[in-house]
Amino acid sequence: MAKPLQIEVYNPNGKYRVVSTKSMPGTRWINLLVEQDCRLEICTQKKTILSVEDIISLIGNKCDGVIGQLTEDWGETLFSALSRAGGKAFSNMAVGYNNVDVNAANKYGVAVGNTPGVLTETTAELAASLSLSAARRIVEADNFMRAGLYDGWLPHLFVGNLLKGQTVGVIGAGRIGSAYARMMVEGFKMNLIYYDLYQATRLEKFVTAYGQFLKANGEQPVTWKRASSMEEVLREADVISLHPILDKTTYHLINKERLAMMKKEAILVNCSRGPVIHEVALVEHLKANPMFRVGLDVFEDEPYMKPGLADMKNAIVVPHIASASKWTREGMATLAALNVLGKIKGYPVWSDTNRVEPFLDEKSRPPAACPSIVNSKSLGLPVSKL
Ligand SMILES: NC(=O)c1ccc[n+]([C@@H]2O[C@H](COP(=O)([O-])OP(=O)(O)OC[C@H]3O[C@@H](n4cnc5c(N)ncnc54)[C@H](O)[C@@H]3O)[C@@H](O)[C@H]2O)c1
Ligand SMILES: O=C(O)[C@H](O)CO
Repeated sequence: MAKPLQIEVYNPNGKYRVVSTKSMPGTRWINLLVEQDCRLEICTQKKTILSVEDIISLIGNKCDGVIGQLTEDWGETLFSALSRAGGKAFSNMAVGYNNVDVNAANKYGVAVGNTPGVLTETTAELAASLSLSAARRIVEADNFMRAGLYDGWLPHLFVGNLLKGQTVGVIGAGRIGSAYARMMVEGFKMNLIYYDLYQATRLEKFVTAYGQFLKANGEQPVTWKRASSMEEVLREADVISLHPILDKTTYHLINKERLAMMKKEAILVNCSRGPVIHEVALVEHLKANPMFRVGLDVFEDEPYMKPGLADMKNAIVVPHIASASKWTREGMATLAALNVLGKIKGYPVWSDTNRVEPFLDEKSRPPAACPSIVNSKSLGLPVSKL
């Protein structure tokens, strides 16, 4: 028999058994569970990605709910194991839930939570950071300094792109894509072109009003355009940031043909999910177009990169840290714990997943609701009147 995984236990005599497959930042989420009569078991095993077998052993024979991570494969096997253990609640500590088979969860009547909103600005800020770093070649220049190669100012040294007055393209203008667009428009006075299945009305209104403000102050106004196809964005934009969900419609959205449509000196940023880009085609494109630059937070086969990517000077790569600010990660832990707790307690689901602030206010008790359950309609869960 496999050796049991290391765990840390809080409130051993709690009535409900909740498992967290990882230790998460902050203590509020722990306190909220303990105060509500949960025995909390946190897996502390030094193993970054837990296997399905590992998680089955954590679930055991009696488990009311699990807080899991985006690196885990939550499908038929795990939901049936959770259901057998009497559990009806699961939450990803992430807004994206492409690692979860929601149909399998529905089959076993398990609620699936996610953590929207609390990571919107933090993630958009990393996409903006990657855009700037790529435009001004900051990582290349930093490596050059550290290698002792700097021997004086030169007119051609690390010449990059000016963002002001250029066009920023956003594919997937939901919460994060819209926040990123605002940062680039407001911060750098870029014009916006976006593609989404739905109209981003609030974003359009913001850019219109900001353009009017600039005009009234004697400055060049910014503009926006909703593209009728993704290709239009690829052809027109100077900086393109990807923010859709990952599903069948966005898998390899950026492939060889679409890369070829982009400007030779364009910048591509991905803080969504790795498989949105065909990474092998990207490596080839980077080799053939040295002035084309990318900023990547996510990769097709995490934690690995496709061969050749790490050697490309025109690529900036960071390890899936877009939501990694202290406030956000503690908030994600809180929302994930409250999703599980709420379902265990039989609370209704919160009516507006874009408005999760009441759950994050440390000075007051969180509402008696599950902040965000993605399959609430399929399970027929009641909606909170709060
Ligand atoms: N790198 C990170 O650490 C990190 C952090 C947070 C979120 N994410 C990823 O970002 C994604 C977006 O998060 P969000 O909170 O903005 O979600 P959201 O649901 O608010 O936005 C997603 C947008 O994508 C659009 N979309 C869906 N299919 C599309 C398609 N085929 N073409 C164009 N647009 C399409 C949707 O209409 C929606 O507006 C998450 O699902 C997650 O995978 C990554
Ligand atoms: O989907 C998410 O939330 C991210 O990838 C991690 O923050």
